[in-house]
Parts: sequence; C-alpha cells; structure tokens
Amino acid sequence: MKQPVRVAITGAAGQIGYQLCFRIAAGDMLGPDQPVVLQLLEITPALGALEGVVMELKDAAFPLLADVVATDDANVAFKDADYALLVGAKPRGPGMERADLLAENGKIFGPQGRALNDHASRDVKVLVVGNPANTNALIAQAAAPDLDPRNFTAMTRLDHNRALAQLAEKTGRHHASIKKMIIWGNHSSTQYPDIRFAESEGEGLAAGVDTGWYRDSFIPAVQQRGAAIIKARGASSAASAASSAIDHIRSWALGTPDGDWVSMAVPSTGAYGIEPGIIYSYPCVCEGGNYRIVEGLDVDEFSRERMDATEAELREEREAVASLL
Ligand SMILES: NC(=O)c1ccc[n+]([C@@H]2O[C@H](COP(=O)([O-])OP(=O)(O)OC[C@H]3O[C@@H](n4cnc5c(N)ncnc54)[C@H](O)[C@@H]3O)[C@@H](O)[C@H]2O)c1
Ligand SMILES: O=C(O)C[C@H](O)C(=O)O
Repeated sequence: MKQPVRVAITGAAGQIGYQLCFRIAAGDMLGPDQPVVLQLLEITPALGALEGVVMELKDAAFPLLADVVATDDANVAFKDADYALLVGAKPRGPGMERADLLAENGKIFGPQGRALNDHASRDVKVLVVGNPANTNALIAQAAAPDLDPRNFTAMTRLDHNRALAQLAEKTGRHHASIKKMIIWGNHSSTQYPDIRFAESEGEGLAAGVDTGWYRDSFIPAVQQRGAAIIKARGASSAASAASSAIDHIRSWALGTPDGDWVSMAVPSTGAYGIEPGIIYSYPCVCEGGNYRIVEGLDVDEFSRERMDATEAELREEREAVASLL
C-alpha cells in the first residue's frame, strides 16, 4: 500500500465540499491504491456542520481514508498538504457576474496563500475553485513567494466538460470520444470555448457544424452555463463542479491520455501573446505530475479577438486587486 497523501479542502461543509470529500475518500481523484488524509477547513460558525461531514466520512468506512482533520485554522489545514482545493468562498446569485465577488472573496485568498507558503509541502498542487477563480489564484500565489508559482492553478475544467457535452449533443458523438477541446482565458462569461481542434475517433468535428451555431449558440451556451444552472437550481453548480475539480487534479497528478489535452487555468508564460503571469486557461498536457501548455496551435482572427478579450478582463481583475498582490 502507498503512503497516504494529504488533501486539504477549504469550504468543506459547503455544497461543493460535501461532494468532494466523499469522492476523494472513495479514490476517484488519486486512484484506488492511494490512501488519503483529508484536511478540512471551514470558518468557525460552520464547524458544527463540518463535524457532521466528518461523522459521515467515518460512517462510510472508506478503505482509502487514512485520517480526517477538521479545523478553522488554515495553518493546520494546510500542514504538509500535497494537494489543496481552495473552494471556500461565497457563490454568486442570479444576475451577478463572478467578478462581482472579487471584493469579498479576494480577501480570503491572501491569508490562505500565506498559510500554504508557511505550512504546505513544497510541491503542493493548488486548485482554486472559489470565484472569481483565476484572480483568486493570482492572489494566493502572490502571498506564497516560497512556493513554485506554477503550482497555483484555477478551474476551467468544468467549462471544458460543459463544452464537450454541448458538442457531443450537436454531433451525436459520445462526449467521452471527443478530444482536444479548449477553453481559453477566464472562468467567466468572456471565456473562449474553441472547437477548432476537437476530434472524435480521429475525425475533426469543427467542419461538420455550421459557423452560425458555433458562434451564436455554442459559445454563449458554454459561457453562460453557470448562470443557467443558478437559474434552474436556485444555487450554483455543485456536483458537476466537484467532479470537474477531481478531473483537474487527477489529470495533473496522473497524466492526460496520449493524443488529448485538458483545459487548466495556469500562470501565463506569455504563450500565445498573453500577458505573462495572469492565470489564463490554456490547453495543457500533463505527465509525471507536471503540466505544460500546448504551444504552436494556429490562432485565426476570430480566435485572436476572443483570446484577447478574455485576457483584457483578467488584466482588469488584476488591476482591481492590485492592493492584494
Ligand atoms: N471554478 C468553477 O468552475 C466553479 C464552479 C462552481 C462553483 N464555484 C465557486 O465555488 C465557491 C463555493 O461554492 P459552493 O456552492 O460550495 O458554496 P457554499 O456557500 O455552499 O460553500 C462555501 C463554503 O465555504 C465556506 N467558507 C467561506 N469562507 C471560508 C474561508 N475563509 N475558509 C474556509 N471556508 C470558507 C463557507 O462556510 C461554506 O461552507 C463559490 O465561490 C462558487 O462560485 C466555482
Ligand atoms: O457560475 C457560477 O457562479 C458558479 C460556477 O462558476 C459555475 O460555472 O457553475
């Protein structure tokens, strides 16, 4: 049996956290031979609810669950953490953009970045889910100067999975057969879901769908899916968000299949002319616990405009939180 690894989850008693704890303890994230210690962080008033989650985790008797820590102290939750899923933050309500949460949620990520800096494993892999996820990841990264900046990422895998689902429905292909989807940019309504390289069983899919559908239906549907879920459910996506967070870490830790890539919001290297440093979603290939941005893809005029628009929004968000960086 492998040695347990430590997985910190913030906001662990919230909607997404409640899903994550059980699926990670079941082995869905790191595999059926990898024991885990769950290190769960909540705000003090939610410690009672968190205790209930711990009781249920114990009652489920997961073979892979080595231990559970429940705390309201980030220094304890991040101690020696190998993975940190930063979920704890306020969700948006109807009519809001995710950036509207920046002033309130941004304050959470500086102190958590510092606690990661001081206590986590030097190789900790950090995934920010709490919105606005890209800029919150930048805030956490800035507060952790002793950690590799590359280890701070934000989630656009949910958008990637949503795009697979929409294209599968249109083309009659199964979503699992579709490879090489891309989400560029921000986890927001400016994101650019790009199907130009998407293929199923070796066959390109873009040529078979009409440009009008792609530009006027597909792109807005993916960009607005989070808002559509909030309208339908009265609460923001939770099970699909947790599932996509698990996908993100699993790909990063265990690798992407040959001939495919995943979308991850990672610190820009300047690839594709994007401002270095901002946390921008790119197609990424993962191997040996590392990711690399897929370089050299053709950028046409339409894509350039879309990629620049979402970059501009991320620059504006960075400006808005300059005092926290
Ligand atoms: N990136 C994505 O694709 C994506 C998808 C879905 C949701 N989200 C975002 O994830 C976040 C969480 O969503 P949810 O539905 O689970 O919300 P929720 O309100 O159900 O749960 C959030 C939890 O975080 C806790 N929390 C708040 N501040 C905290 C702090 N400083 N430290 C630790 N815990 C803290 C709260 O007590 C609460 O239990 C929201 O910001 C939401 O918008 C992102
Ligand atoms: O849309 C939201 O506010 C929640 C989340 O970011 C989502 O995409 O479902």
